[in-house]
Amino acid sequence: AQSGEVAADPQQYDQAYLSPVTIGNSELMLDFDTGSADLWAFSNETPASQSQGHERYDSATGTELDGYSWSITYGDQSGAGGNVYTDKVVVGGVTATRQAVEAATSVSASFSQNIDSDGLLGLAFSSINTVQPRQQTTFFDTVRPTLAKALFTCDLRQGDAGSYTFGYIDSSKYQGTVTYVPVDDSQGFWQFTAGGYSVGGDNATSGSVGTAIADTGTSLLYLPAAVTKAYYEQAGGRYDNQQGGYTLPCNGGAPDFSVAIGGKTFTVPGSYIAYAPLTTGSSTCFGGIQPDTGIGFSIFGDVFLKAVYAIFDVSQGSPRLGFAAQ
Ligand SMILES: O=C(Cc1ccccc1)Nn1cnc2ccccc21
Repeated sequence: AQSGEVAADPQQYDQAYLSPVTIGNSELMLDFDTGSADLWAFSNETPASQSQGHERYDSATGTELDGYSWSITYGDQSGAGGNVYTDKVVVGGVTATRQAVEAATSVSASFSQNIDSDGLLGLAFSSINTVQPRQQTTFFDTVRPTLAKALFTCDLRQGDAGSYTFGYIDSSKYQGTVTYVPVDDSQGFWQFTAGGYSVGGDNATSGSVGTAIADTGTSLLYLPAAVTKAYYEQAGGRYDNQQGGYTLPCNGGAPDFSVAIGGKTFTVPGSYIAYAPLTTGSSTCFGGIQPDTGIGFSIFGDVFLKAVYAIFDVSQGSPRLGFAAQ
């Protein structure tokens, strides 16, 4: 049985985390994304005008799936599309011999401009893979039958290298016990229900967050508007229309944010929520918590995930998420 571990290296402000992946003879840095289900890369088929500074997948090592294509649009309206090959993909020593690899023939500006990232490796459910005419499986679904345990884990860290593991849980990476919650995969996401929350450690948990997804491909923590408002009232933040989100003082006084999941409380340190200065040297920061208005569910992105050890587990038949304090 296979198992393995790969580093997750943070970009500036932990905007995304990148991991080394070998595809055929190409070594690329990909953004592992539990919020989508396509494995795509800049390639020899991506226009030079769009791929300056990026490592590219050389599809010569692959077997083209004739007449197949893919096209994806993410929640922030970025996107990409192209052709499909099968090729050997290796992640931390775990090998998929015939993995669908989606070679980009076009990518949107934000992907071209982020030269650290050579593409994405989707880890949501294969039911939302965009390949036509026949949907393809994610890397995890491809290797799942060969894994020691049908699960992967995510240990993201604030401003430091973290890791993903496939096929095993590393109990040295968390403290205390793991709390498991059921996952509703009907929308293709790692979707769960979050409970009451508290701001700044006052134990009075108020309200309830509700339906949420665990999404490593999203940088921030998107919560219901009422929860977000309550947080910034205590944090001394304000909604800045020009910035298109809440901002708050960078000065280190931001309160912690705690949320109950499966009856256990998990805390995001206030320092994670003073996310990044509006511009270099500014004493006003863009908030790491933002309203989930219009999305349809809350998104527990990297700002939350780097405060916990997360286990994405399909070993029990129905999928479940495990969380433990880091
Ligand atoms: O798309 C989203 C979440 C989102 C953000 C803003 C509004 C609505 C939904 N994250 N994401 C997940 N994978 C991604 C890949 C690129 C860009 C964003 C990505």
